[in-house]
Amino acid sequence: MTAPLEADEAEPLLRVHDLSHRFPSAAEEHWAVRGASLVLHPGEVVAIVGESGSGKSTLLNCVAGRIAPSAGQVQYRRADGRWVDVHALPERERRELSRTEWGFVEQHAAEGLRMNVSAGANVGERLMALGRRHYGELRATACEWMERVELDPMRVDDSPRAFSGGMRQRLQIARNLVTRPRLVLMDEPTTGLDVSVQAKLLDLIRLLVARLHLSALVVTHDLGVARLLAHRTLVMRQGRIVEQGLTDRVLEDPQHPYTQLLVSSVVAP
Ligand SMILES: Nc1ncnc2c1ncn2[C@@H]1O[C@H](COP(=O)(O)OP(=O)(O)OP(=O)(O)O)[C@@H](O)[C@H]1O
Repeated sequence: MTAPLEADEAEPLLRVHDLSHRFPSAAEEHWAVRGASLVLHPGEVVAIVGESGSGKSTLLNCVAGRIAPSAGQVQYRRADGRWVDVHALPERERRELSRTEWGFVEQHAAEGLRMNVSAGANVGERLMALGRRHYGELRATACEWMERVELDPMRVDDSPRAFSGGMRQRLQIARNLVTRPRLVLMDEPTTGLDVSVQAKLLDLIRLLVARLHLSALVVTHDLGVARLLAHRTLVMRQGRIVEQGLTDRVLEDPQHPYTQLLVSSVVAP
């Protein structure tokens, strides 16, 4: 029997309600996201899967407050327990949330890092935004986080330009997690890396997410990533969520014909 949930665990951290988005340049009938609803609980990892163009990144960017949806709501429960409507927040407050309680891991690490400052400064910067000023402490924390993501802390003064793709992604993860966010949004965090680098990075993400009890939404076109990281999986097709459930159930016993096709195209010889 599973232990009863604490009150805080039972209440979701994030609620997306009937969200739709059509880009202004798109044809009238072309919705990037249509009627998407989801909830995310504390400590839960949810994958959003689907083929290219199915609306995964648009949905994630709407959740992150980066794209104002054409319709629908994104509600987030702040650390102080207050529910906020992400798109009704003043820009300043939304930016503060994304620097403190949220993290966003970009597919291309160069977009999530500052490439012209050192690795250590990339990690320390988010702490400075929270008011930490002591240089020695910032540097020590940056080194500690580099170690946690299995980067050599001796390279704290190196530019991320001197890092490989996998190392940059680890640094981006350290930069995001150093402020102990409650919610982490990831857009294809391992895509484009060598298979062996991907596998190690996925292990690291899985370990950190569990250890820090993070809630995460992970966009991926790779069902293997969903299988490894996510408790639940949502399947998107042409902007709509066509199926959602526990990851094992969705992948082992897909109900929607599109999910069946996705799963069979992965397992087919
Ligand atoms: N900035 C934009 N302007 C106009 N249309 C866009 C824009 N960004 C995405 N779209 C369109 O919205 C739809 C959903 O795209 P989105 O990038 O969300 O899909 P995705 O599932 O994340 O795909 P991929 O895995 O290729 O990134 C697609 O038809 C895409 O062409």
